[in-house]
Amino acid sequence: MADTSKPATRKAAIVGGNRIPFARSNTAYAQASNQDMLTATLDGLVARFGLQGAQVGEVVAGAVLKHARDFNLTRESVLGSTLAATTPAYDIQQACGTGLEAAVLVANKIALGQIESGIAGGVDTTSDAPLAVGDDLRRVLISLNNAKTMGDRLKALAKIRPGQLVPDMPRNAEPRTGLAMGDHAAITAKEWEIGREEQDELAVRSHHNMAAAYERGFFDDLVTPFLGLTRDNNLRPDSSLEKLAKLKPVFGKGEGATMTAANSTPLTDGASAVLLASDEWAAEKGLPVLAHLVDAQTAAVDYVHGGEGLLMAPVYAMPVMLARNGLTLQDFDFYEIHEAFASTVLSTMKAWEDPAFCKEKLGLDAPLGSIDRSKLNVYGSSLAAGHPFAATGGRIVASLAKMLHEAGPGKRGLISICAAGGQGVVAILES
Ligand SMILES: CC(=O)CC(=O)SCCNC(=O)CCNC(=O)[C@H](O)C(C)(C)COP(=O)(O)OP(=O)(O)OC[C@H]1O[C@@H](n2cnc3c(N)ncnc32)[C@H](O)[C@@H]1OP(=O)(O)O
Repeated sequence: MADTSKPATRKAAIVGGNRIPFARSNTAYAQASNQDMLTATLDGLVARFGLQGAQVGEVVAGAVLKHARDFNLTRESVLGSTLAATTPAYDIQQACGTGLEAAVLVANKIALGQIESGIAGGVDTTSDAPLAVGDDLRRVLISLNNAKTMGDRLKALAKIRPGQLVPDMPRNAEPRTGLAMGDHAAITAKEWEIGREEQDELAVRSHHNMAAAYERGFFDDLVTPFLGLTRDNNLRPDSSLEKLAKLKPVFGKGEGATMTAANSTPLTDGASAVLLASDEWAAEKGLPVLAHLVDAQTAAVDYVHGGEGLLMAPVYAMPVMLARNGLTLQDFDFYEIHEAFASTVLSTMKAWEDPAFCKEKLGLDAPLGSIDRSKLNVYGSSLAAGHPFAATGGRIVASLAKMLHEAGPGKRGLISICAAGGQGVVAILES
């Protein structure tokens, strides 16, 4: 039998995190760019840990929606920040998995001894979304730019047709199916018979949990005010089942549609960053170690031909990671399952509980089983905070690391993040 156990390496420490409050699209950050938000977030992190002018091993971050001018958004943000200009930095992109995948990449480099410290992050804006022109107009504009004579320029200009002037707006949809993420999630919700009320309950709990965490000051050293916001402006402490029940479905329309604006994440602007390091580096600098990033796993599903739900890849990643670490799904003190949609969290958990699915699709003799719901998203998640795609992973890693630290040594937390393109990332943190 193949040895699936994990080879021993040092574990990367999570020193702490920072994010700006998240803002619903076209509100507080309507005039801010990805670079503005990521730079401010890095500066907040640098200030929190006294790293002004310092160089960390690497900064790895990304955005799902990016202007062409931001070809290395992370490096530009570092150059605009108070970090040393000699700090290497680069972009990665794995849709909503970006922030967590960036943390895994930095942690792995620390584990291998290639760097001693690093920052992982993510940022996104749908307010300042990159608009593109269509293929025909773009080719005309390129030939116009290359034209050497007035005659060539006029010839190029004559090729422009009024219909070509309509911009290509980025769509929150899968290119291979044309369906919105929400419509994909609605298909999965129907398949797993996820009801409206359980989705609304999960959404209300997310708002209440996050509001309570803000009240007790949990986010005081995780969130830095930005452009007049001190808290995520999607957060509605007054959310109730009665109010949510009144909302009309927005995805998977028609009879039996259950997904609304409240049990789906809103389009959101924001950024997050996490400082990781070797234990030695943290000790040398007198910095805390909140938790360690122990392991992670990425999976992909064939949602195009394979009949699996677009956002179900974490379901597949989980047993691989658990087996490698000799753990069961029940061996955790906290669970952070990204609330892209309430129905996605519920479908994910239902799949892990289902004996037939776990046998046929995951090849397991027994189902992974249930999660203790009182340990799930205990300080709220994306339905309350909002979901600036690439920034969500950093929000979760930093919050979970702090939760584990507060709970004391020897505690374990599990992260599960679904991503567009049929992918998903899961990770284990330990205090
Ligand atoms: C990307 C990846 O890789 C993986 C993933 O994470 S997939 C997830 C990606 N994200 C998405 O797909 C975003 C999906 N969200 C959207 O497209 C839009 O937010 C949406 C279509 C769901 C809603 O858009 P909208 O209609 O403009 O929402 P909005 O106007 O704010 O809200 C509608 C109503 O619900 C109400 N509402 C929302 N939340 C509420 C709450 N908690 N309590 C009470 N009312 C609430 C609003 O007040 C509003 O009421 P009125 O019409 O009376 O003003």
